[in-house]
Amino acid sequence: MPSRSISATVLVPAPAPIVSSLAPAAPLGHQNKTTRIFPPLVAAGAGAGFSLFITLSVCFCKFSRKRSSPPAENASSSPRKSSPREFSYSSLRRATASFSPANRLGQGGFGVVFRGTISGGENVAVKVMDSGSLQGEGEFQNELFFAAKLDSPHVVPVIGFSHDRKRRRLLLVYKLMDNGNLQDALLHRRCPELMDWNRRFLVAVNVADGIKHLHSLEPPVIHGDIKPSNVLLDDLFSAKIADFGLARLKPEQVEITVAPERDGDGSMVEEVESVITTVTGYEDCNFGLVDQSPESVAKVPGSVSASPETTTFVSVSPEMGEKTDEDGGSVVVTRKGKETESKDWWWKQESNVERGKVKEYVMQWIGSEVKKERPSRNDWIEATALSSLSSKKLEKKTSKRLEWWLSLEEEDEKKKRKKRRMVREWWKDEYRRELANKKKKKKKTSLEAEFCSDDGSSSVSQWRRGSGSGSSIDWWLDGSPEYCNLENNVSEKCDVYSYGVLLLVLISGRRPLEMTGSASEIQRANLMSWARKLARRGKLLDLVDQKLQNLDQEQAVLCIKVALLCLQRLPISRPSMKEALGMLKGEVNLPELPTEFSPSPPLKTGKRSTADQVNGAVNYIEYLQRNIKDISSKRDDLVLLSGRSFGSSNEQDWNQISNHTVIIRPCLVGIEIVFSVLQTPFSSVLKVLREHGLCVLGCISSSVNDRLIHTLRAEVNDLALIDLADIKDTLTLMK
Ligand SMILES: Nc1ncnc2c1ncn2[C@@H]1O[C@H](COP(=O)(O)OP(=O)(O)OP(=O)(O)O)[C@@H](O)[C@H]1O
Repeated sequence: MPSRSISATVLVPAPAPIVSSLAPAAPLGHQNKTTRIFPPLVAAGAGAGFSLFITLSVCFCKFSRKRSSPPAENASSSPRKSSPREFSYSSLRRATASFSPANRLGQGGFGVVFRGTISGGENVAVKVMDSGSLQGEGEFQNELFFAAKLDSPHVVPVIGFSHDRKRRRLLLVYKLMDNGNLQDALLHRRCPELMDWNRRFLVAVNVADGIKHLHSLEPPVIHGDIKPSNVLLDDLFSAKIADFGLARLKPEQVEITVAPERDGDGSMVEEVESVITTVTGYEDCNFGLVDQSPESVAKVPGSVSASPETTTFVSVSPEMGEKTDEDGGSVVVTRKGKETESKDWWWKQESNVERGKVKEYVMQWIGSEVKKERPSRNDWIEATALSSLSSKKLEKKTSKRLEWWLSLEEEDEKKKRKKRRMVREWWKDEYRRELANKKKKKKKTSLEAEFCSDDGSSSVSQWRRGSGSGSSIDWWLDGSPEYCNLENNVSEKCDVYSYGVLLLVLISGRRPLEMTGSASEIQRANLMSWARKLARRGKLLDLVDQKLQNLDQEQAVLCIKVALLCLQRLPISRPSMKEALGMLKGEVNLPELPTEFSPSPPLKTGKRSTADQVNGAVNYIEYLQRNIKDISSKRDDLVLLSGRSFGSSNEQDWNQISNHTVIIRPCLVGIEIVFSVLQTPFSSVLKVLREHGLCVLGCISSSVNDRLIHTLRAEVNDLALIDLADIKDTLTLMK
């Protein structure tokens, strides 16, 4: 300790003249001496002060010029001025007290992150990847690649990197963000600072600003993993985006057009039809993977660059890889660019022009020696294959530890990739199907579970899986729908969707999936569904964190509306990040919320009393029972009217609906009338129902999609769009 203070005195000497002038008056006995030496001291002091002033002014001018000049808006070519620098491994070990557990800040997919102080006293966060793996290396490269390109006050700066060949460690050095990640600060530590609305709003704006910066680069950068744990807070709680391990440059655009199909009679089937067919099936899980608008042409980014003539067939449905959709309609993707075969997006990224540049920094540590050790991916795979083919030979060559290492790496990578996929591809069909099956099994015992999501995307079992674990799964349960099709369809709009989730989390101060257990809480379990429900009921403020202080209600409602716009299923419907930020700042007018989110008009039941309504319903049910023999309703007091089979994700049901105009049958909660909107105009169904004295309550929103709502709205002006919870309430009332 004493030696430190000594060196501090030596290193930072106080300017003598200034100190002299500020020093207390000398004792009288020394006055003459002091008077004699005073004029030269003053002169020297003035000189030193002046030169210090000049130096500071020059520095300030340079700094402010740098700040005021627009950031380099080119993600692929113009590197940031201060590129990440290389640290020696030992310096980082010293900085983190030998990676002491006491300095551990957190753990991510890439490795453990430690707090440290580098020479010069700067506080840093050091991310350590324990063992070399393809994925880790990919993330490492990515982080460095983007670190050199991104220059925004809302992106966590990467200061440098290091590697330790002996221990096979890759290290990244970031500026330390004193208040850690947003998820932790908001949901676990519940930082008092974040209980102030203004601070939270600022975080929302900071993150939007950061994402906007990424998207405004040329080519745009897609972060791909926006979530609260990837938003870090500095000492002033200003938010910065971190973790560019999954980021990518936006690839060239691909156009999707719907190929005309020949009908049975040889005539051309309308392009629009095949699109609609796909759309109607997406209520369960086939969310808008591409712009499925009837206009039939959607722009979807692809990561390719081949001859413009290259055409590839892909399916619109999430079962990518199939060449046609269910009805045989096919979608032609015209790709402008070279075909890439790899499924891992970051290999694709490497396959474009940037390939060489991505490795720019990594080459520094790879060097010629490491290059020998760590061949390219192809060599790697070949070597691994080789090692398994002639394992005996290789075993003998104990000096060649490389192959052994490589095969280990491959194993390691496979495991890690598998693990990652579980998280990232949660939206994929297989998982959803698995969930649907689980849901079916639980149906009888947990009817309420069906009420927890308006799109069937969530169930209690799903929630349990994600809750409390702090895993990424929570964040992706209602993730951007096009993540189903990560390879071909990723765009800036994925980030916009994720931002929508993050915004809701910020406003509500809760996780996307959370449930206290009581039945009344079930409909709030899924934050996104709940927000949509509240929007329909016109009660958006219910979503706001009760513990917030200094709440600006208008701003809070604005934020929720922006979030809902960002959460639209069709990417094309979501605003750009620039627009979203503009809306938050009040610079861009907020567009009308889509119909699916707008409050339902009050039930229009004419002048009929509740008793009349009940009578009408009972009469109608009696009519049904008289006329339709096979109805053995579980509860006669309940009629559901829906555009498709409620509570059933059964393919057969859907086919049945397509083949029959209307089917009436017992269902989970009573009698269900199912009809195909495409084949039966809703108004005629409504007419029949009304003729039979049924007071039509409305259409169940959990069973309708945007398109259906538009159709219904166009046909029936006074239709009330109600959700399951409302139906439940109404029926309780009717009883
Ligand atoms: N620069 C930093 N300053 C302060 N804390 C940091 C910094 N970087 C990371 N951390 C902490 O370390 C944790 C792990 O970070 P990391 O980026 O490795 O993983 P993650 O983003 O949480 O997870 P994943 O990589 O799986 O998405 C962060 O959540 C954060 O709490």
